[in-house]
Amino acid sequence: MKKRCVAIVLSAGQGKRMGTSIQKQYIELCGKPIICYCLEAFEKSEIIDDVIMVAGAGQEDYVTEEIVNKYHFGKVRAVIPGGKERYDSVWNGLKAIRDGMAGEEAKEGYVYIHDGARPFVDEQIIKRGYACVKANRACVAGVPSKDTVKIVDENQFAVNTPVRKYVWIVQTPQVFETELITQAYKSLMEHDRENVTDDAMVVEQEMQIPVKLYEGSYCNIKITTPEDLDTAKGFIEHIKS
Ligand SMILES: Nc1ccn([C@@H]2O[C@H](COP(=O)(O)OP(=O)(O)OP(=O)(O)O)[C@@H](O)[C@H]2O)c(=O)n1
Ligand SMILES: C[C@](O)(CO)[C@H](O)COP(=O)(O)O
Repeated sequence: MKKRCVAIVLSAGQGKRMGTSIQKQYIELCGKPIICYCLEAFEKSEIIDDVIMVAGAGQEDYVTEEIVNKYHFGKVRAVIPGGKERYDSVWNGLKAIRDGMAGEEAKEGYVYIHDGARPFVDEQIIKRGYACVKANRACVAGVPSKDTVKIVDENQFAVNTPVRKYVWIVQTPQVFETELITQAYKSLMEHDRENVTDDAMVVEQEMQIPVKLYEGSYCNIKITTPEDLDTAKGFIEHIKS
């Protein structure tokens, strides 16, 4: 039987690297705010049952009115405030599920943690995530690196070169058994949290459980800096044509 799946959509970041006055996830891209693209994918998905949106603290009403109600995202069960760092926002999302905001069944299901700044998640990625989490308990979307990667020291001198076939670029959704990732984050919040940049790390560090990578997509980019907006426009025009 299919387990209940909740998507936590992260929308509480400042977008400092984008440098715009409006947070990047609310910038209009080909007619709608960037955040709407992933919400549409989850809304249409056969796999995702519920969505918890994590907005910037104080922006919950804005997100409810200008995004959720305006674009009719009926799977959104709650819009909750995020925190200072990405992991604080994820933790708030997980606590919302633990507190029953997505219903009782969701507590024993799977959670898809997704960056609201990644507009091109699609049903194929969502389905691959489901198959992978069922088999492995903890998994993350990613793609093999097309470039050689160097580890550098603080003066930017190459220290070593990982064998490229073992280097993957990690994306979201990062998909977990809800109970497992909640336990991992609970433990993280009691310890040192330096350099935590994704959810897989939390499971690796706190639970010593292997995290499997599943195939994301080279189009599943995170909108981070201004040139990403041009890339994203190009993808949308390509999809439409
Ligand atoms: N405290 C935070 C920080 C990030 N995020 C979200 O996590 C995702 C991670 O993407 P990132 O590019 O790091 O977003 P920002 O933190 O907004 O960007 P920057 O680091 O440039 O400020 C984004 O959807 C962002 O909104 C969040 O919900 N809460
Ligand atoms: C989780 C993530 O999207 C994986 O690539 C990414 O690490 C989050 O972005 P950040 O810029 O490091 O917060």
